Amino acid sequence: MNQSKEQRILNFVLQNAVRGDPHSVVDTIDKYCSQKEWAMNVGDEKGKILDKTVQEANPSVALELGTYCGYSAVRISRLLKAGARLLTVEFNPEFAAIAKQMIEFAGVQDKVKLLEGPSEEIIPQLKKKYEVDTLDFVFLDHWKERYTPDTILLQECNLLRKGSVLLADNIIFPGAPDFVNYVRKSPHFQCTNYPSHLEYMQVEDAMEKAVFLG
Ligand SMILES: Cc1cc(-c2n[nH]c(CCNC(=O)c3cc(-c4ccc(F)cc4)cc(O)c3O)n2)ccn1
Ligand SMILES: [Mg+2]
Repeated sequence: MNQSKEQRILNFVLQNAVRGDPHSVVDTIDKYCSQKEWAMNVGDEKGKILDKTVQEANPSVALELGTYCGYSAVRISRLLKAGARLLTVEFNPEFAAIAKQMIEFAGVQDKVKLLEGPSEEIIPQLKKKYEVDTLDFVFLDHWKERYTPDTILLQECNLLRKGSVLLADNIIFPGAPDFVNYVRKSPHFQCTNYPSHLEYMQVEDAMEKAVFLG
């Protein structure tokens, strides 16, 4: 039965990247997806904004919603200090299986925990089941209509602390207008907009940073 696009991306990495080298895995995925088949990785242009935001936050515990093939999980985890960890949530079992192999090939499996299931089920389990106190950094890159309800759910579950950094992908394309309105109108968030482009395309996109004020 013919391969999925995600399987083709993984195979290209297994054959062309350097095992145990997260930078080469990230660069190889970008090479494939810019030259052969478009895919919804955050990409290198928005990836550089992600890198800077992660470095500024220097998180001990980070959460990613929307793993896909593991591109941003590898990108984030390569920047984490010793002992820090990333929890990443993927809803689609096929994507999760690809991401697991991608994370292991990159050699970051000790920093990354891949959780399978919908964000609204996983978020309420983070404290008790995954021993999270509060989250220092959250990358929202999952279903765009879940950005707002999951931001509210994170607050309801007491998973945010003064200074927790949320970074949201795709707020222009595919778009998350309700999320942008919610965080910009809320007295509990200090927001910054980062104009960019849709991964591997000349279509306008942007990222929004929202720092929780408590
Ligand atoms: C409910 C829940 C959901 C998840 C979950 N896991 N994985 C995802 C993937 C979500 N990502 C996207 O849909 C996405 C789409 C585009 C795009 C698409 C088509 C175009 F034409 C142009 C751009 C571009 C992007 O950058 C994206 O990120 N969600 C995980 C947990 N719980
Ligand atoms: Mg995205």
